[in-house]
Amino acid sequence: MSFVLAIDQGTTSSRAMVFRGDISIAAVAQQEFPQHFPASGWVEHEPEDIWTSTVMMCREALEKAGLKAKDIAAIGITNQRETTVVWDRATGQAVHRAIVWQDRRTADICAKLKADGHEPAISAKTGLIIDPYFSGTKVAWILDHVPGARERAERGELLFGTVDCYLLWRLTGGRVHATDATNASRTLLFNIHTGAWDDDLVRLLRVPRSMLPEVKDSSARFGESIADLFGGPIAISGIAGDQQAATIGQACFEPGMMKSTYGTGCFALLNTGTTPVASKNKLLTTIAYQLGGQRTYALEGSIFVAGSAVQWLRDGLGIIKHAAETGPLADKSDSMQSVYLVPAFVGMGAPYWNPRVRGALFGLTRNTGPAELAHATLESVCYQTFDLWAAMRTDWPEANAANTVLRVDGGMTASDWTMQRLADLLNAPVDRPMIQETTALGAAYLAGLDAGVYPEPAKFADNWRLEHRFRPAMSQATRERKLAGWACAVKGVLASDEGE
Ligand SMILES: Nc1ncnc2c1ncn2[C@@H]1O[C@H](COP(=O)(O)OP(=O)(O)O)[C@@H](O)[C@H]1O
Ligand SMILES: O=P(O)(O)OC[C@H](O)CO
Repeated sequence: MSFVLAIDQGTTSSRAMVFRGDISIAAVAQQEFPQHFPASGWVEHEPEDIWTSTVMMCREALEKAGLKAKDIAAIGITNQRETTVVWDRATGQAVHRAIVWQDRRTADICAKLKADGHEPAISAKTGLIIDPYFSGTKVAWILDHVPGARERAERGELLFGTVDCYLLWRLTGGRVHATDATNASRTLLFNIHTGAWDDDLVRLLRVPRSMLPEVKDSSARFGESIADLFGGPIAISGIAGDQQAATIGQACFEPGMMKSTYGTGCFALLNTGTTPVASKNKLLTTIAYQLGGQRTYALEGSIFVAGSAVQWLRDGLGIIKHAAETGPLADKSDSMQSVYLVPAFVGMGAPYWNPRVRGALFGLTRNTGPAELAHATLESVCYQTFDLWAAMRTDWPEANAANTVLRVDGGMTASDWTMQRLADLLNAPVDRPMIQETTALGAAYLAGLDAGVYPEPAKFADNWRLEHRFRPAMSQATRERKLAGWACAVKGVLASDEGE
């Protein structure tokens, strides 16, 4: 019984991983599922696809590991955050496709809430800004656009959940409607200071209270999977949003510890301890995890384009065939050129939060070619991280004293070139761990902690192993010159919005 099954339900794929008692990996299974783009700026998932791909991957992972349900001590769930599902309590049928975190359809609702002056109060309670990114306005949209949904919700017939909550409902055969504090903290409906749904926000966003799940610790006994799914019941004892799970998997348990995950986008979280820190730089204040009823908070910066800029080089421009070619190509770039890419393909995230601007290249010459573009693309990810890093340091000066090291994970950290440049521009060490599967590991840890397979956080943290430390090696003058060039490029992009 010393195995733990982690479910990592992401934006583009569902994964299941089996971890052993010594946190080594016994099996991995992964399946992509369809994305739906019914209108410009809309992104949807079929809840049934989320469910079936998840269950199939769990079964495949168990089979690959040669294990049965009775061998698994617990299941941990981690998930794409904010994505919103509304379903019928009696039948389990979703009333609409899931509205994905990237979906911008509620921009008008958000603009109205801002114009009516609600942002300061909402931010004070939720730690978030008003943006279509978060779940609250997505729920309201479904209730207002699916015929009869609002009346049914008011009669208590419909339930809301983020993806963890929806999976928990299905795994338990419709017996448990619950989520954890990290997922609740991304809804715009949850008061991160009291740890409860907020009646004023629930009224303001017109979401019936009866739709909302119970909110529990991230490591807790949520329920049991029904026996016929995996050949026997399995306890479900851990839940966290994927970026929070990566923070746990990276063992960032101490205030001042920070992780950054580089996948399609990039999400950086800085542990600020048990007191929430309000940002003056449009970073989010979020719950990093809740253990034993105690909430630990983080400052979060979200960048929408990181690895997807590398995909643009490959699929859009066709100047590389594989992502891994970018580093060697960047190495060959002309050192006399200063080319900047601001990859605002879908607007800019933290700390700018401008959904209207679009990307730009600066500093092109007749000699600019694929090498310079690869260089500028990889560097853009580092500059964007620098902006978050700098914002975090002004929001929470203790971060300076903590001598923060950045722990990194995600597909793009395979690029040594990028990680070295990141260390150079941050002027701080960048640590890449041995276990790159930090998100799934975080979910497994939460479940295994409750089930008694894994030790308390401090002991778990001792198991974190460094694969490589990238040390800053750039001169201060060069760093300052490059950062000033980036600041000008960002200013140019933001000015394009003012000019319209
Ligand atoms: N060696 C590399 N150099 C640069 N980028 C890379 C490299 N390997 C992978 N990537 C980028 O990392 C991203 C994949 O990371 P992953 O963590 O799997 O993302 P996600 O979970 O968001 O799908 C892709 O966008 C890819 O372009
Ligand atoms: O599924 P990912 O890895 O793209 O993560 C999505 C984030 O949780 C969105 O906030």
